[in-house]
Amino acid sequence: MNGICLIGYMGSGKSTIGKALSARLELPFIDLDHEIEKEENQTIPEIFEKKGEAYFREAESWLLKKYIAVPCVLSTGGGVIVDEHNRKELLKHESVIYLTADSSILLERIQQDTRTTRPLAMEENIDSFHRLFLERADFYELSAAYQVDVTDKSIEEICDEIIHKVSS
Ligand SMILES: Nc1ncnc2c1ncn2[C@@H]1O[C@H](COP(=O)(O)OP(=O)(O)O)[C@@H](O)[C@H]1O
Ligand SMILES: O=C(O)C1=C[C@@H](OP(=O)(O)O)[C@@H](O)[C@H](O)C1
Ligand SMILES: [Mg+2]
Repeated sequence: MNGICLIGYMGSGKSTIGKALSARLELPFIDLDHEIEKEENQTIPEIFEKKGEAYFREAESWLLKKYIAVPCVLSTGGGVIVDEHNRKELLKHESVIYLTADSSILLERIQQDTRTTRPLAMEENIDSFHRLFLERADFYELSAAYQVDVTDKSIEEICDEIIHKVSS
């Protein structure tokens, strides 16, 4: 197994499922957002605020290149597919999984998630949250080998489905 890379919109469960999947598959778990926070010694909202989104995107691209070929479960941030070079990197990977759900469901999950603050999903950005979802949808599809709908499924069920897809 060369590893699995998870992509999808904010709230689709990339970080949660990535962690569970890594335990199931006995592969290291790497969450790109956490790697950026460690590199910068700042949280993502702090990086957005102090250095700007463009700086965050550069760090994200650099770390994607670093980890894409590592045998691990790699959870990306929702915006990784916006950059064309990043999409090319993702296409080199044989097991990129796109976690899908309607943006209204994802918004609900994010609003209940007290652990992570997402600068692009703050109360004042709700309209752009749905617009961004539509803008990005094709890029997720184009970048992934498989899609898994995460609506009304437990983490275990989603892990089962991913493992089944990449093994068959
Ligand atoms: N299948 C699921 N069903 C219900 N809640 C979920 C599911 N997957 C993730 N969540 C919850 O949704 C929120 C966002 O999950 P997270 O893994 O941080 O998503 P992402 O990394 O894609 O932004 C968290 O509070 C998490 O517990
Ligand atoms: O979609 C995006 O542009 C972002 C998604 C976030 O990750 P999650 O998708 O894990 O929430 C994080 O990388 C940052 O807040 C930007
Ligand atoms: Mg995440």
